[in-house]
Amino acid sequence: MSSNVVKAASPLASAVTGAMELSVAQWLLVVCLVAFPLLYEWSVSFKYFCKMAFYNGWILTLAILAIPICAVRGRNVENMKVLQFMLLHIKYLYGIKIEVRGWENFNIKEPYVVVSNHQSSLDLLGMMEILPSRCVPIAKRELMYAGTAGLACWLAGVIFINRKKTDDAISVMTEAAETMLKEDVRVWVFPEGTRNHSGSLLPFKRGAFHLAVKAQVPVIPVVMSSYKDFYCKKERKFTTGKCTVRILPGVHTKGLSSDDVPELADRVRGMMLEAFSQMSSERPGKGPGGVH
Ligand SMILES: CCCCC/C=C\C/C=C\CCCCCCCC(=O)SCCNC(=O)CCNC(=O)[C@H](O)C(C)(C)COP(=O)(O)OP(=O)(O)OC[C@H]1O[C@@H](n2cnc3c(N)ncnc32)[C@H](O)[C@@H]1OP(=O)(O)O
Ligand SMILES: CCCCCCCC/C=C\CCCCCCCC(=O)OC[C@@H](O)COP(=O)(O)O
Repeated sequence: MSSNVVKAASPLASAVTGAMELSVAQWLLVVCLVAFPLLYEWSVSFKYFCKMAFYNGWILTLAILAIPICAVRGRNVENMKVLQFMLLHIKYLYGIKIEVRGWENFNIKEPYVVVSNHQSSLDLLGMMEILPSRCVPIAKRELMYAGTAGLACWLAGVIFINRKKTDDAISVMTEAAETMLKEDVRVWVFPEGTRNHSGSLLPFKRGAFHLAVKAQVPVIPVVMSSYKDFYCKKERKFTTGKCTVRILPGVHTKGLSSDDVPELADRVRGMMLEAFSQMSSERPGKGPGGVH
């Protein structure tokens, strides 16, 4: 009988002996491999953190591939196509379905200024889904120093502004108005000027509208529906979900002067707020709550 017990216990004994032989590093690896999936499934915050870390990390990694390709042309708006192509798959990785409405409103040959709401860095996905050709975003200068992503943005002609120096920002945008016409370039601006998680639209800064009036080109509003069903920074929520992107009819600026900018900005914001409200009420079982 005792030999039977020894026989039965021996695999267990050898497992225990084997485990005792693991180094500290191996133990840490085992704990991580077990703890990571458990934490990922159990903790909403941990899942949120991992998904955001991967989002940023993946973009920084893709940028390493994009840089040499873009560098062949040098700093050139055509490089934006390379970034767009390389970023388009991310929505599939995250299970985010993007529906686009109003494509026909982009059927304008000449340059224009796109203005859109800014909820999060995830806006990049909606932006890449519809980015017109020869269109460059205006971004805060800090993004230029975001490692490989900053360099990729620079090579693609992203226009960087220093938000802390209004005069500098205005002169960069004035130069952009000339470039738009001379080089047939479209510009994408987030007129809220910062990310806004409130489920509404912040008051608009006027730079985009001065830009459009200076260049005498149309403003095309784009509205991305609220991410609240699948993404919320405050609640650390990040699941799969659906986002609708609406391209609204262009607003013409021919004959307008800088005196008309406040009214133009208010009118465009009104159109976008109405579309945002409508899209919120279309969400199953949801009203336009939170829209002011
Ligand atoms: C494959 C690998 C890929 C790797 C790379 C990854 C991604 C790459 C792809 C794309 C990346 C792009 C993503 C970019 C997203 C970045 C988004 C942002 O950074 S948002 C923040 C920056 N943007 C903005 O701020 C734009 C909106 N802001 C404005 O328009 C502002 O007005 C301003 C020009 C910045 C100035 O702001 P400030 O607060 O300093 O002043 P005010 O707004 O109060 O204006 C003061 C005064 O000036 C008048 N004004 C403003 N602009 C002009 C102008 N152009 N000309 C003349 N006058 C101007 C304004 O009207 C005010 O006067 P008044 O009060 O009398 O009206
Ligand atoms: C070696 C340096 C490493 C730096 C690491 C930086 C990490 C950033 C990593 C990846 C960049 C992802 C690019 C996402 C582009 C989206 C940009 C964005 O949405 O910026 C926010 C800006 O509009 C408004 O900023 P604020 O809301 O005012 O704040």
